[in-house]
Amino acid sequence: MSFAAFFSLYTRNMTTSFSTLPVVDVSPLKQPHPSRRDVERLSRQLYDVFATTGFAYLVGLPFSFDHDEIFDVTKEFFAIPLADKMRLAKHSFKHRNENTYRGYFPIQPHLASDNLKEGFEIGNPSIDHPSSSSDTRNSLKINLSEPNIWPSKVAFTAQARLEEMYVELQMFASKLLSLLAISLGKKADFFSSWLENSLSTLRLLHYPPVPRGPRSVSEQTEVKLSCTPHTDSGILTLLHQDATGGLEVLNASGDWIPAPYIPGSIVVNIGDLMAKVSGGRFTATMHRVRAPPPRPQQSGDLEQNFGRFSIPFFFEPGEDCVVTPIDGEGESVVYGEHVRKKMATWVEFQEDSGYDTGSTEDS
Ligand SMILES: O=C(O)CCC(=O)C(=O)O
Ligand SMILES: [Fe+2]
Repeated sequence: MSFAAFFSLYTRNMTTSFSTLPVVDVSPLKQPHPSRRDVERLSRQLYDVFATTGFAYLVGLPFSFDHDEIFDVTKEFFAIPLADKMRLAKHSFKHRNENTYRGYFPIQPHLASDNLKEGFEIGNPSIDHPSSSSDTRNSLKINLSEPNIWPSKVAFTAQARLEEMYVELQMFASKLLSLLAISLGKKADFFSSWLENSLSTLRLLHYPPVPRGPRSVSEQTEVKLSCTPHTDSGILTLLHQDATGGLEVLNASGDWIPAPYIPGSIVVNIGDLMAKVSGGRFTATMHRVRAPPPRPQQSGDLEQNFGRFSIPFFFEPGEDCVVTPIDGEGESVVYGEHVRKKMATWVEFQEDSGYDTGSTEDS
């Protein structure tokens, strides 16, 4: 399909041509029992942003950790030598490893030069992993409900803290989901059953700087990406990003709107599933990430340029959860099936990536 045809399909449900992303102050959610007035106001505000931009900045966050702490943890992980990170690699990158869904994925320059990123993914640290259905899951190759895999406590000292961050992000996302239920005219707990054995993923991401060689005229105007345009699959995504910049969000006019870091904020966006459940009231907005520039942007900046770090938290239902649009119109989907279909398009889940034969293979 041409980009024009694809774009016209994509924008059909999109209502506005925004030029900046709205900012929503969620500080009332720091209270265990926010006032009714605050709940109503926040649910209206969230409805408005998710029905228009599909993306917003959230400030006034209720977490026990701040921006610096979550990025320190992330940088500690990526500083682990590649050979040790490869011991945590998913099966498709290291065939002798059993983990298929959780763990590390390396940069894959041989697969796609516009998706240059390495990542480490964890799921619910205290999930009750069902062993009875593992046969079925093994036959489907990717085990969505597998346990987490970790570096040694010597190589990575922040496992417990990262697990706490996961739990806090899940709790916060659950509060947002209650507000969305209210905004759709439902009771606050309308979607609660989705969260049984939730597959939510906390993903640490590192995009290295991309070298730009001598460039032809067309290359100078070409946009270099490190994450290709996509929508997220789940309910919603909470994104911590550093100050490198590069995230861009597509508006209804076809313009890519930059979404740089605002101090103290995270970014929230609606995923495919929530857009579908809302009967198209909410929009899952296309986004992409520009490749980090090869040199520090400010002259005289002697700090080493590591590229971009970001930490999306993908808030997702359980694998077996049957999700039905609230209007009763449109088909129900089993979340695990929805995610497996979508996975076929993710570079980090391409089978036989060729990595297992590379020089990074440990012995
Ligand atoms: O790194 C970012 O800012 C965005 C990452 C993203 O969109 C994703 O992993 O789905
Ligand atoms: Fe995304």
